[in-house]
Amino acid sequence: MEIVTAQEMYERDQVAIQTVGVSGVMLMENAGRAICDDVAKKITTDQRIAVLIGGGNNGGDGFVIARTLRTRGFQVEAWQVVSDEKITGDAHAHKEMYMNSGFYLHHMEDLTSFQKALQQADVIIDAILGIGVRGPLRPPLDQVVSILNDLPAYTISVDIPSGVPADEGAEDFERVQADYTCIIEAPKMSAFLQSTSPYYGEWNVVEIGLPNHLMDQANREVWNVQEALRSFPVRAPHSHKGSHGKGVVIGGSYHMPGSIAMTAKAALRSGIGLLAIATSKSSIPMIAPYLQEATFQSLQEEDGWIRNLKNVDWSAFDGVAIGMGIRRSTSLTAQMDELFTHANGPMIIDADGIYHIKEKLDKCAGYPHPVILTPHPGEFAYLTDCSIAEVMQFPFSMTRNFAKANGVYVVLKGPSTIITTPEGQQRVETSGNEGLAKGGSGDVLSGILLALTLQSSSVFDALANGCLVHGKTAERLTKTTHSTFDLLATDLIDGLSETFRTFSSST
Ligand SMILES: NC(=O)C1=CN([C@@H]2O[C@H](COP(=O)(O)OP(=O)(O)OC[C@H]3O[C@@H](n4cnc5c(N)ncnc54)[C@H](O)[C@@H]3O)[C@@H](O)[C@H]2O)[C@@H](O)CC1
Ligand SMILES: [K+]
Repeated sequence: MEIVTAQEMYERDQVAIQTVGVSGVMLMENAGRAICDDVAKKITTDQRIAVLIGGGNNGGDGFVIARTLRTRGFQVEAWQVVSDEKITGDAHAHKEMYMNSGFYLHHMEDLTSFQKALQQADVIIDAILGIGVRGPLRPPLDQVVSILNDLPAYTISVDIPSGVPADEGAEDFERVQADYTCIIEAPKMSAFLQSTSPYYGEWNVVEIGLPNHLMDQANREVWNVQEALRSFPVRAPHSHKGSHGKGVVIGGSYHMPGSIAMTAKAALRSGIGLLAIATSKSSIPMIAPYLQEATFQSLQEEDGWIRNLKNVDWSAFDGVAIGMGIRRSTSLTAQMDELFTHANGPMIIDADGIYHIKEKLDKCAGYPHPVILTPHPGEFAYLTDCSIAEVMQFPFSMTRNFAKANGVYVVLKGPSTIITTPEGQQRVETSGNEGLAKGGSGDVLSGILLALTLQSSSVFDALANGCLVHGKTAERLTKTTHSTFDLLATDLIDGLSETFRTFSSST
């Protein structure tokens, strides 16, 4: 499922109208009817429904919805919240059809009586503003939205909660808080941004007949279970341990032995053929009892921290994950050259490894295998010399620009994880929950990503699937044996078994 900007959505409308010859009025009819089919699952004929209609094409959808729901036997009041001269074009044509059907149209005259009338509504359908919103809401729509948000009714937004911009970069905005949003054709970027996604409530996408095959792709899509199942690695019956990757995880210290242990265990639970742990000498006795399947490479240390990468036997591995539980010492930054000179396969760089790679970004594009960075927004802000607020505002464009400029894959972690290829293709993976907001979750993810990268023919698929396995495991565990409070990263590793059973039995 593609994710679009407002501009990309308008381009799709224009191809439907100009190339295919579907009229704007017909598209609006399609949109309104598709929304009614979807919304009918949420409403009943004994509920009082109010449709709030604004001045653009979103309001036009509102006229179609009010007419269609009335003809299907629902109790609907239509409220026009802007003056008559604001209803123009296709929206005006649908207003006429509504009126010609003999249905009554309420006009918002004053806010007090409007508010009083809406107190009776069980469901509000918000067709005030769509993707055409520009800047903060102007009066009286700001007051209309404020009244709407205080009403007890269940709120369904058409296409987008009114006032929320479609694109990234939103700062100050007033908006409808929807319980449910019925999105037209393709989710907009704002459905995945931390500052705007909460206003959508639950959401679903309806199709209105746009000719997507005639369009340039946005190269931004939502990743889901069906696509994961289609692209999940298959283990051949006659394969051997070498067929599933020989990985090394580099990190850990006397002070933080657990992080590398969790990465290693997660990689083992995710099907890697052979795994070595290269860590500080003093941490090996602490973690070895938990990892009988792994081998160890002892690294020189300084005060319990890894000092250099000299003892890594690079020739034995075809994939590396580095950075968990190391520290930000300048001597280790210099050691990153070892990695680029000797490693023989994909490298995943996480945690403090991201600090070290900042000085070495110029080496990434020339490295003959994929380089994968897995920052959270704070680490990405550090990499790009921006603020975390900027990263949260522009995550799609910032990660795309960075990945293309440096020839790397970026996995920007968050409630909506954005995975970007060096060519700028993007996938968004939204599984998981607040139970993952704990130390150790990222270490587990790195292990899963390493294992799947070494078993998959496509790195992009491996990264998207790894994020999905991680998030779906958390979702299942917090619905069954755990809560979002007590879920630990180690529980996640144990829970991988059930997730992999589900995925491998379906492929
Ligand atoms: N052919 C099309 O373009 C289709 C559009 N559709 C619907 O049309 C919507 C987009 O239509 P529009 O481009 O008309 O945009 P909107 O429906 O979002 O309305 C834009 C209008 O709102 C007003 N406005 C903008 N910012 C404002 C602010 N801050 N405060 C107060 N008023 C403000 C402007 O006067 C502008 O005319 C989509 O979200 C979707 O619901 C669907 O009907 C499908 C077909
Ligand atoms: K809306």
